Amino acid sequence: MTSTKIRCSSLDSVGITSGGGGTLTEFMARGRASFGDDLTILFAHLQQACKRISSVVASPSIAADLAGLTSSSAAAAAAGGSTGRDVPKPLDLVSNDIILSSLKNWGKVAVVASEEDDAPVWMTDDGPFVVVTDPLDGSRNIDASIPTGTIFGVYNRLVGIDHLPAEEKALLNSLQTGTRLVAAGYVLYSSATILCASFGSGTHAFTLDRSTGEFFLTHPDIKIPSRGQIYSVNDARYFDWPEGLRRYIDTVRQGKGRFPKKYSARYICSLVADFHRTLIYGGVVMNPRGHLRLVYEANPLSFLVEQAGGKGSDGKCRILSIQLVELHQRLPLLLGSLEDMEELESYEDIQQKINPGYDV
Ligand SMILES: O=P(O)(O)OC[C@H]1O[C@](O)(COP(=O)(O)O)[C@@H](O)[C@@H]1O
Repeated sequence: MTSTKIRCSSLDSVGITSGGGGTLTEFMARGRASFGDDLTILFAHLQQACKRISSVVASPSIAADLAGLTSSSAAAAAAGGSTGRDVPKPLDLVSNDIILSSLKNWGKVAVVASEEDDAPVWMTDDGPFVVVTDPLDGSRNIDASIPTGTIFGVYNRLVGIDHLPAEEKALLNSLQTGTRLVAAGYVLYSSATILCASFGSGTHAFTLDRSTGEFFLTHPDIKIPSRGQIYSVNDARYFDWPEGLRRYIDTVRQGKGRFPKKYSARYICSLVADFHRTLIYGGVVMNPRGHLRLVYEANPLSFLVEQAGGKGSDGKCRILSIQLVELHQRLPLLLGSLEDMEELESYEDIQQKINPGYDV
């Protein structure tokens, strides 16, 4: 038996290659009529970029050293006004470069707005797409080998504003409401590397098979359970929470909510990982203070959870309908199972108004 055969049969035994769904590229080729060739190629570039990030986060110190981005980049960021936990980590910058260069080389992305850049980058006049991204979320956990993730959203370039100066049209294109998303996704870098995406009809997850370098469809048409038994929040902030949120958490952890089971807590403090678990097991994941960003995190993840039958809210409104006013706008973010979310929202007073700035 050849080594290839051994590899393939062992992957078959864990169901990665034999599920019948094929690769992400094949999945998109089957839906070509609705996705179009360009979106398929865009996803091929995003896959490539995320596979590189996956290797980088697997050997973080070596990768950062190679890129010459250790203390000097942090110092530069600090000089630019970022302080404390806001200072970008070397791997944030490496991941940002990987995504930007990959999309720039292709030549069909008009604008990229990244959480790591102050302003969106206008790339080309003819590109049909606008990409928004948080290249590496959760990077401050990297020294402890905790999972991280990339989040992205894709919009069509707005027609009718091409005559505006590049800076202005880049900004307007990046400030589109979430309801206009054409596709969104995340890549989780954990024990498995998983790319989860939606093109507006269902949410599907693909697992990276390292022997072939392909993402295989492992979780077709994910349906988030209508109820979970898990809440995910940084509850060291309990005394900064409003009364409604405290009551909700106190109620469900005692098993006194509408679902009469005692809820359990899980909080990795890495948004993609906490979100992925919630999508698979159900429940709620939230950051009730205005910390996470509407463009790069809240909109793409809300698109995915809605496409899986769940809900994304800021505690008062549907995330995808919120009108953007600024690029790096932050807001409370609550995502999860439909019934859990409805119960949580019924407590009304759930947005944390106090945001004193936390050291860790
Ligand atoms: O400190 P908090 O409020 O628990 O926030 C944790 C959240 O912040 C994040 O680390 C993102 O923060 P950054 O955008 O500043 O990197 C998420 O991964 C995580 O869910």
